[in-house]
Amino acid sequence: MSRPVRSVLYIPASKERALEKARDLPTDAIIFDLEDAVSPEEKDRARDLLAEELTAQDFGARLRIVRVNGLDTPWGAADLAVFAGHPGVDAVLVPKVNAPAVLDAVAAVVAKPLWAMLETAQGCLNAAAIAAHPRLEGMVMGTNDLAKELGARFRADRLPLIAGLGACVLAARAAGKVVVDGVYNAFKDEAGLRAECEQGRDMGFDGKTLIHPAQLAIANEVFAPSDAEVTLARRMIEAYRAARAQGQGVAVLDGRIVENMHVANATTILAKASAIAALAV
Ligand SMILES: CC(C)(COP(=O)(O)OP(=O)(O)OC[C@H]1O[C@@H](n2cnc3c(N)ncnc32)[C@H](O)[C@@H]1OP(=O)(O)O)[C@@H](O)C(=O)NCCC(=O)NCCSC(=O)C[C@H](O)C(=O)O
Ligand SMILES: [Mg+2]
Repeated sequence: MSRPVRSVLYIPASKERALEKARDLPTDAIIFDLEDAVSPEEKDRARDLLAEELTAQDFGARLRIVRVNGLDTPWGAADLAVFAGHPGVDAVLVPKVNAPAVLDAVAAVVAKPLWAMLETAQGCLNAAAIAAHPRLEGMVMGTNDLAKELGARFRADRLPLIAGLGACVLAARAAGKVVVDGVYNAFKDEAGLRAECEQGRDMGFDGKTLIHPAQLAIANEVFAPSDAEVTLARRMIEAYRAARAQGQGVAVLDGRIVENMHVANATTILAKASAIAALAV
């Protein structure tokens, strides 16, 4: 199991105070943003500030991802020149990836693992080819840009976005890549955030991107296996073992069948719980 990414916090690279706070926040990963959270006037200063912070600060076990500007913008090439080999960066996140060719262009100058923003109609339609890119490790949904491009309305059930979200989860799973859900904009609305995290978790996402520290606790809780799920996973594995010892291929637990794929799922749940517990030590 790859490292947990229950919570993935965006931090605008132009905000000193937010960058400073990040070292102590309980987030599994950080996206240091040079793209949409930074105004054109601030782009150059933000790039320099981030390069310094990533050199000077220790972000502990948190995965350090830098979201660069696209290569089709005035800032993309300079961003890549600074962060392509920066020792404080674990991965480079490429915005608005429409096709694998966008990743090819970045891969030509960056030796680090790549992540891709899926946030256009074309990107969602090409999700399988993008997910299969050999240098790609993770995918991030950009639900604000996607809604804008679709002309879709924001709804609590996200019905207009479900086709795109589902296509990207399918693509990520088919290619064995990490996939993280989009942000919830109303950062003071805890009930709304929880509902959207639960929906994303139930669809198969590994975690949620966040915009404010107040959103961390809910994402960390929702995307972690609950105590009840861990207990059930152990019991399923045990029941299946006992059935197999008696020559049976199927166990019955609490009135439900347990077969080999349920055991594989239970094993994944236990591995995820262990990986999360290891972060806490
Ligand atoms: C949304 C915000 C502008 C709110 O900022 P602010 O008014 O400063 O909030 P608070 O006063 O409540 O902040 C309290 C303290 O927390 C720190 N803080 C705030 N946000 C962050 C953060 N993201 N990371 C770390 N620390 C943060 C403040 O500095 C305060 O600290 P203290 O002084 O000690 O009290 C702001 O939260 C913000 O800018 N959020 C990030 C916005 C962003 O990154 N947007 C771009 C990504 S979303 C996107 O583009 C997704 C995708 O591409 C798509 O298309 O959907
Ligand atoms: Mg976007």
